[in-house]
Order: sequence, then structure tokens, then C-alpha cells
Amino acid sequence: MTLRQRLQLYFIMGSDDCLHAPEQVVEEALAGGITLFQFREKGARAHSDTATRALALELQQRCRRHDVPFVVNDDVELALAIGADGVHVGQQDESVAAIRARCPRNFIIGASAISREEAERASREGADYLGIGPVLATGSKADAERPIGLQGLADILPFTGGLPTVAIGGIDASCCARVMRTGVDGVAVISAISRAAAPRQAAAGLKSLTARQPAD
Ligand SMILES: Cc1ncc(COP(=O)(O)OP(=O)(O)O)c(N)n1
Ligand SMILES: Cc1ncsc1CCOP(=O)(O)O
Ligand SMILES: [Mg+2]
Repeated sequence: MTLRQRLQLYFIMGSDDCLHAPEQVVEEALAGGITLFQFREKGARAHSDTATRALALELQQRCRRHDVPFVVNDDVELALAIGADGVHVGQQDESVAAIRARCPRNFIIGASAISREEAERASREGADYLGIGPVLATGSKADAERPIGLQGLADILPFTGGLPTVAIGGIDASCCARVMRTGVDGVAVISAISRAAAPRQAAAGLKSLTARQPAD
């Protein structure tokens, strides 16, 4: 599967995001068909460093069993130490160019963009994919910028240098099809799965809403 295909249903999660045990939520999300996972241990109830590493290893093993790549948010050292498949960084994090210079060749580097300029820079610096947003209002990121809306998302897409893209922020089953119609390769979600009463069914529902038809 290509990275573009891997972005179809990108689940992001840390212990603070979950209604149930993180291991259980990830297991259900994997069973529901997520195609990429990002470990994002942030927020008031985030684990200590030692517990974070232990949880990362546990979740990584589960992802491996389902052949789903495991990406670490922000923490390049942790990603390299545990042999993660990649890292996702934003504008406040280590630059894509600096990470590229010290990471294995096939290491996935994802970058956030909320504007045409940020998308162009990330592409120039060698990012492998872009996470664009927040598209809609989100309760999962305390320091989120103002949402750009579906039109804002569509306006950025011509300036991504052909990189694979995923939309993020406030996406759930009610808007997923509209988001996909902008032309992104997939959606990245936290709460639509992590806070669902039934994460497996939530993931499966999003998976079918993000599936490309042959004519698309
Ligand atoms: C796929 C994806 N896109 C965007 C983000 C946001 O990254 P960032 O702006 O660095 O914010 P934090 O997630 O670190 O709070 C993401 N994590 N994943
Ligand atoms: C990490 C991140 N970056 C932009 S919005 C966001 C949070 C997305 O979470 P949710 O899918 O619950 O809105
Ligand atoms: Mg970040």
C-alpha cells in the first residue's frame, strides 16, 4: 500500500483522548480498519516519560500485528528510539529539513499546514505528507488555530507540490464525505474514534465513507 493509500483513515490518539483503555481503543480501531496510526501523548492526563514509552511500545506492537504503520507525534527521539515508522511535526516542532537530515531513508515525516505558505515550505523541505487543518472546530487540541473550513482546505490543495494530504480537525461521519470531495487523500481523526461508544464501528463507518470509488 502506498503512503497516499495509507492516509485514507488516519487515527491519532493518546491516553487523554480515550473514554476506555488506550490499548483497547487502538485494538478496536485497528479491527475497524484504520490505515495509519499516530501516537500523540498530550494533555492533562498524559503519561510520564517512562509510561509514555511503555504505552508507545505496546500500541506499536498492536499496529504491527495489523500491518498498520506507527507514527509518533512531535517526539523525534522517541520515534527513533523505538523504531517507529515515522514522525509528525507541526510549525512549533523540529523542522522537517532537520529531521530528514538525521533519520533513516524510509522514515515517514508528516508535517502540518494551515496555509498555502506552510504547505509550500513543508513540501520544499522534504515532507512525505501534509496534515491540513484544523478544517473544522476541534475539542481535541487546546492550542488549535481558527478552523479554515472546507473552502480553506480546497484553496490550499493546489499548493502541496503533489504531496499526499490528509484533512484534520472536527471531522466525523457527518462531514467526512464532503471533506473527501475536496480532493484530499484521507482524513485524520481523534475524537470521532477515541471518544466513540463503539470505536470499532466508528472506524469501520469512517472507512467506508473515505473509500474512493473507481470513478473518483
Ligand atoms: C496528521 C496530523 N496533522 C496535523 C497535526 C497537528 O500537528 P501540530 O500542529 O504539531 O499539533 P500537535 O498535534 O503537536 O498538537 C497532527 N498531529 N497530525
Ligand atoms: C491534532 C490536531 N491538529 C489540528 S486539529 C487537531 C485535533 C483533531 O482532533 P479531532 O478529530 O477530535 O477534532
Ligand atoms: Mg506538534
